Amino acid sequence: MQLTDKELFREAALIDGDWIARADMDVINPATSTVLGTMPDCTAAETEAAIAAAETAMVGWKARTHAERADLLMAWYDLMLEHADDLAQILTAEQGKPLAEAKGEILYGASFVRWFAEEARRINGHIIPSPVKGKKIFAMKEPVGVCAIITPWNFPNAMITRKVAPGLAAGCTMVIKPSDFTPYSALALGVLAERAGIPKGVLNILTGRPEVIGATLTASPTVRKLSFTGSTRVGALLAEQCAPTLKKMSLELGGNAPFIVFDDADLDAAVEGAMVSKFRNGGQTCVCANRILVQSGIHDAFVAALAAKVDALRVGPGTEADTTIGPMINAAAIAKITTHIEDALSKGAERATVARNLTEQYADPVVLTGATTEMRLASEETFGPVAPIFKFETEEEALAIANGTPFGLAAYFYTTNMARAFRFGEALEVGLVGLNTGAVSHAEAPFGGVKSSGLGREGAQEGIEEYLETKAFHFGGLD
Ligand SMILES: NC(=O)C1=CN([C@@H]2O[C@H](COP(=O)(O)OP(=O)(O)OC[C@H]3O[C@@H](n4cnc5c(N)ncnc54)[C@H](O)[C@@H]3O)[C@@H](O)[C@H]2O)C=CC1
Ligand SMILES: O=C(O)[C@H](O)CS(=O)(=O)O
Repeated sequence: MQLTDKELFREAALIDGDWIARADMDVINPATSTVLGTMPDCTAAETEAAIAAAETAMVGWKARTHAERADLLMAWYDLMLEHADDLAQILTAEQGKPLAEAKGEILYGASFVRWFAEEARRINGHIIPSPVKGKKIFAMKEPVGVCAIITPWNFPNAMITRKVAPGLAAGCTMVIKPSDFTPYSALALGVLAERAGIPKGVLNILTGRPEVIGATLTASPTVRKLSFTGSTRVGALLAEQCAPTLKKMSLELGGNAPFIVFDDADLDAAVEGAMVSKFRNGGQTCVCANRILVQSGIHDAFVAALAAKVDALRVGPGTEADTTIGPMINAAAIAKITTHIEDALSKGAERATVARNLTEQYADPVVLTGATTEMRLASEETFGPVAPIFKFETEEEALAIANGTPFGLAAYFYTTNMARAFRFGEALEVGLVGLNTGAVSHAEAPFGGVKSSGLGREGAQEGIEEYLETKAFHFGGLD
């Protein structure tokens, strides 16, 4: 890394304004499989100290006016933009995505901070007409309290700001646990939060073994809210651990997005949308197209056009300017992707793209034809650059396949038939629908899933409600 501001690369946890540096655990650069840096393995006691710091800081932070919190969030936002290139380098070094994508994530992550700085000033309650004389009733919005934030490795900047920004805007304080694979983006945001003037203890960041930190956060009665993004497996485990203390929860979990192309689709738009939805972050996003369903009339033309685009992808280190597909996060991810491809080929699928000879850190972007619902990649999230094509005949058949999994995060479909657009879009059992677009992620729109893809929404006006409680204040004796 060639950072302009080397202070942004912190190998230390942040507790109550103190940076605690201990080289307990290594962090690996996924492009080289070499050690990028170290981080402390925070203990249960240190987790309790962070919770206590957040509880103490909550008193002053909650007492700030909404306008003061908005101004501090905007100061944080301005620093993110000022240091965007350094933040992008840190992100690519620890997560692997191409620098251009990393820069895009920094701007996407910052957009949540700006959005919720603006929303901070609109956290209004409302006055309710009393049904009885001599009473006034107020519905008041209050911060939920100390929040535990646990985030994944695939968007190590934006998944922090998408949770922390609404929480800070609402007047909450935070204990953040980033993924142990990608701690440095979160820690750099901690440095900038200090510089923005966000008081010590408001935002605490713990690194280390997730089970230890997670168990302490979920068991603590002081922690009133858990916001988690990651796998459905871990999300369900955390929800179980939170049950005894009945925390408010936001869970953004796994997906298995169908991408459906009807005969009447604009072919070029559908191919472009499939490239955006499938290969963003090397296919390592929860809203990536995991299954591509193509109606028989357009199937061959679509496969040929998509295969040509995939063959043109450039696989390599995210630091190289012409790279479009970076390394996968680790060997376990590569193993899962390989298993899915081999399983599909063993059950009749065929490669429509040219196989690349790659080193161990990289997955070969591939288009597979002849995919069926019998294959593992139909029911499991691949989380890699694999585009399986399922051919279908009727709209009813496509809908049954699309809705035929326990997940319900995102779905995409391409048609120029407007009656079908509403009929099919409303029948999809998901939280996010892309009609003639492969992109569904903007701070302005509610993000989240149904069924096993999670609970709650992030971004938009809905996102701040996740960090607020409503108090009904009955003011009597007025007659
Ligand atoms: N719905 C959404 O917005 C997103 C969903 N995901 C899903 O997450 C998976 C990939 O991301 P990963 O980071 O590998 O998921 P993961 O669930 O393994 O890890 C997510 C976070 O949970 C932590 N964690 C793991 N075990 C824990 C435990 N026992 N206690 C406390 N914390 C624990 C990890 O350290 C990390 O910070 C995929 O299934 C993907 O679909 C990922 C990103 C976004
Ligand atoms: O972690 C993810 O996959 C994100 O939620 C996807 S997005 O919001 O960046 O599209």
